[in-house]
Amino acid sequence: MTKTFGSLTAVDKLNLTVAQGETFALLGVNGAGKTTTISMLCGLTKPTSGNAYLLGESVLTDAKRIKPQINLSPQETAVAPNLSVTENLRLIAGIYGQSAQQAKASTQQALDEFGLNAVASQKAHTLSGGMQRRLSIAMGLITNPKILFLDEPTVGLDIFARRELWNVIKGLKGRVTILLTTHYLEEVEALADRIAIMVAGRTIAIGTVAELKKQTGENNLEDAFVKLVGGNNELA
Ligand SMILES: Nc1ncnc2c1ncn2[C@@H]1O[C@H](COP(=O)(O)OP(=O)(O)OP(=O)(O)O)[C@@H](O)[C@H]1O
Repeated sequence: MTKTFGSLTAVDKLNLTVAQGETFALLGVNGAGKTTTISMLCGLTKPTSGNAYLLGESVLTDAKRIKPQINLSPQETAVAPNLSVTENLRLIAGIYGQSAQQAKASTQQALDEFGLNAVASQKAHTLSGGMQRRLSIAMGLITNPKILFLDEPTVGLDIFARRELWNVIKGLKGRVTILLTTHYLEEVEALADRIAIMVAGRTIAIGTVAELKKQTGENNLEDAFVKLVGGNNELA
């Protein structure tokens, strides 16, 4: 897929396959094209050219069939600040067509699974950043998606909140296919089965952490990343 905005190519001939149950990370600096990629895959914006298939359905022609099966925890969380934690969860369950009874049950399950019972009746804006992000991911999962998109899930969180969320995301491994975007190399190492490194819209490398280290002859991901991105300096 390619996406251009005027003369800017935000995503340039992206071509990748993500396996069912895989946690796949799009890694790149600001403006690399990660959010634009997610927006195209979620049907929020149309590719300028090309196509993508999610669960065998085209984002161009089958968006209606794809949407009930996917969910997104966006960069700016979709949490409604003046609704309580419970209300936020029920709202999303309702939007996805769950009956009142189903929504009540799935909300309770989400509160239990994500450790949100203690704050269930609190308005979302009174939660810490980490708890808001946790709620946002719970809202992404309450609809039982086959694919979950996480756009920079831990940005702005302290080390403890970040690690706690990593554990939540790790708990989903294999159960849900996850496509996440991040700037953080340690997040990739902690969570991702495979990575695509994006620079100025182009995918400059795809593989496991071990494969990228081997490809560059480096012992750690940071050095591998610097070598790969540095070798594409004319793009950045
Ligand atoms: N609606 C838009 N109109 C014009 N340009 C846009 C639009 N959306 C994104 N861009 C540009 O496309 C490029 C890729 O942006 P994108 O948000 O996808 O990058 P990103 O990798 O997600 O960055 P970040 O890490 O900062 O979120 C940037 O140069 C951005 O300014």
